[in-house]
Amino acid sequence: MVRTSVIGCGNMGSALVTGLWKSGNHTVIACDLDSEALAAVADYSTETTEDISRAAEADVVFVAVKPDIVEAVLDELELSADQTLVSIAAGVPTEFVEAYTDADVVRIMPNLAAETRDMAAAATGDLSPAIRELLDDVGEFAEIQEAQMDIATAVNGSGPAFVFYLIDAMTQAGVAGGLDHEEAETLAAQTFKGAAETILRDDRSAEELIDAVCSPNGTTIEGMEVLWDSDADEAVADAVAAAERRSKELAADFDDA
Ligand SMILES: NC(=O)C1=CN([C@@H]2O[C@H](COP(=O)(O)OP(=O)(O)OC[C@H]3O[C@@H](n4cnc5c(N)ncnc54)[C@H](OP(=O)(O)O)[C@@H]3O)[C@@H](O)[C@H]2O)C=CC1
Ligand SMILES: O=C(O)[C@@H]1CCC=N1
Repeated sequence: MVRTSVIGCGNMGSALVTGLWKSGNHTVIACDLDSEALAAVADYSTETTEDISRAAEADVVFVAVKPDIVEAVLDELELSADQTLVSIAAGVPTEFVEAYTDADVVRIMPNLAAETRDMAAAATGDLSPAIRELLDDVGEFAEIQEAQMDIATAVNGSGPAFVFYLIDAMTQAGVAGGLDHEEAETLAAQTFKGAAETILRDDRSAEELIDAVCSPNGTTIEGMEVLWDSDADEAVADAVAAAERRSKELAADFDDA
């Protein structure tokens, strides 16, 4: 068992606590100042605490507070060279974190699907075998350069929100066509899940897979022609670019720090 802790058990921290716990390979100390946040993860943690020094006893310590709180947490956190600090905050450079700790520092951009162990994470830094195994325990990860963190933040960190939006758009269209909301949401969400599994496991490109769904003279080609004639791809690209831009703005706050 790897002794892990998560400082900050809000939306992202609680997803990490839950996923790590469900993997069965970790003990998890959940740390937050908010007792309601701790109560919400009590069933998925070995211990809940408001005391950061308890969280500092783990081998792998996640700092999962908002970017503007990271410095205050680092000030309090005392770790040694045989520990690993995993920073998940958007825009916070590895170098900034390293200046505050003796621990090895790994920066990752996780996403909310850690909760179901389907996380897509981008990771940068010197990843030990233990950290690689930990990331595998809660999903898939890609190793990237620190300079690529802003675009990864937009694609896989913010990405679930963009996908929820698209699933909801498909659901609303189904409801408008006469399905009830629950049926439509199940069909839309499972379709995203199945399509995602297919593109991950299949050697064919997105274009080839679209072609596989489009039966000659069938239904799909009619819908695809609407999408190809629309600016839907540009809207997605603009959303990613806006999130990337914000990540760079957050990072700029640490330039002189
Ligand atoms: N949400 C997401 O999908 C993703 C978030 N991230 C990153 O994760 C981090 C957290 O984001 P998110 O989960 O959305 O934010 P939340 O506000 O939901 O969670 C942060 C939690 O940290 C708690 N907290 C604040 N100060 C302390 C402290 N000193 N010690 C312990 N806990 C504290 C907060 O309590 P209180 O509310 O009482 O202040 C809150 O429960 C951010 O840096 C973000 O960039 C990365 C990828 C995805
Ligand atoms: O919106 C945010 O700032 C965080 C980082 C990526 C996802 N959520």
